[in-house]
Amino acid sequence: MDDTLQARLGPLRDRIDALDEQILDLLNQRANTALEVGKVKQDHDVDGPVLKPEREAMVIRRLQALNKGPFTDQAVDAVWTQIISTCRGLESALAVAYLGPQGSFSEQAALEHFGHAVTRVRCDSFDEVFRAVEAGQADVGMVPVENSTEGAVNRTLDLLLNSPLKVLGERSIKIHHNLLTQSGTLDGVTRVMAHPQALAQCQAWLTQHVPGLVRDAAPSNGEAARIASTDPTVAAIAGDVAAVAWGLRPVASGIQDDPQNRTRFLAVGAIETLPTGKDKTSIILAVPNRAGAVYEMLAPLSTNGVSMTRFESRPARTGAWEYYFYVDLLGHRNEPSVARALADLKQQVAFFKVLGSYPQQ
Ligand SMILES: O=C(O)C(=O)C[C@]1(C(=O)O)C=C[C@@H](O)C=C1
Repeated sequence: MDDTLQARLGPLRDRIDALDEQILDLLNQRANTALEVGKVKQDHDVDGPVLKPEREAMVIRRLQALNKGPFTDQAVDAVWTQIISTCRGLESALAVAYLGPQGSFSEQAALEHFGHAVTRVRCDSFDEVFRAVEAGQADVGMVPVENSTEGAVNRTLDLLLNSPLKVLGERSIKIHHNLLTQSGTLDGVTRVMAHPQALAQCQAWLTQHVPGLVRDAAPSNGEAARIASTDPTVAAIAGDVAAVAWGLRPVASGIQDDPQNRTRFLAVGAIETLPTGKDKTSIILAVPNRAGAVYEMLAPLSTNGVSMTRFESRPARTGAWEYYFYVDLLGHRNEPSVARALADLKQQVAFFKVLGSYPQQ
């Protein structure tokens, strides 16, 4: 290295070393304080997991509002999610259930939302995720609920209908799919495997570029990647994390038909989340099958000035063209306007269920 370069870099690196020491000291002070919080909760017999989703969201939003940069707000979210995750983990380990082996998008969503200091409970199906949380084998579950290309994840909607669990958070992540094989080529490959949602999200690309490959459904993309890592006739569609996890090489990257492809995940658990000032409420409704019923059903929302961010229907399986409606509202169920709208809705619908109120991402 040339001398002037060294002369200029040396002091800057010394300053970074000194700042890192201060950050480390502060992080340990924060961790010790979180341990004290844990002790206070224990002394007062506060039951259930340490997780307080509303507090975590407010800690991060407050810092983003204070942030002057150049550290980005996205980086504040990522770094503090990890700091809080570590502090929470010192109080008590949070067990998170999700679909798929190592490297699935559900795992990525779970870790982006709850941080890495969690116990991972890997499940073979969405049903198993709900079962694990309902049975107390996991504190929370992370499940996909909608994709920007393919729409609703129907199995998740059906499970939400019948589960006693509450929605306690949301996380939307970018879904970038790769075509992966052991060799990074298609030599000897006859099949492409992925979760049906991923096959659907890439169908135009597959038809155009690899029409000769048989398309086979796998329980998850992570599982498809695992199979591809042992079977050279199989190509998997999966994300970057799965490629690294299973030692696969890309034949092609970014093969999703929509480059902006995103999936929204919901965190579920047996926890009621308190208001943060910027929340959503998810509900399920059903009305009798008659003209004007859906229109009337939604009237209490506009009357009470409550905005709807999502409206999804799902057949009620009665054979009579009846539907369940999955509606997301802005606001917490404890806020007066939302509480009034929910009370009015409840009066006039045939079925009413609040899935939960939770901090808006
Ligand atoms: O404030 C609390 O209740 C804590 O336990 C501390 C803390 C944090 O590290 O900030 C950790 C876990 C909770 O989910 C919320 C916040």
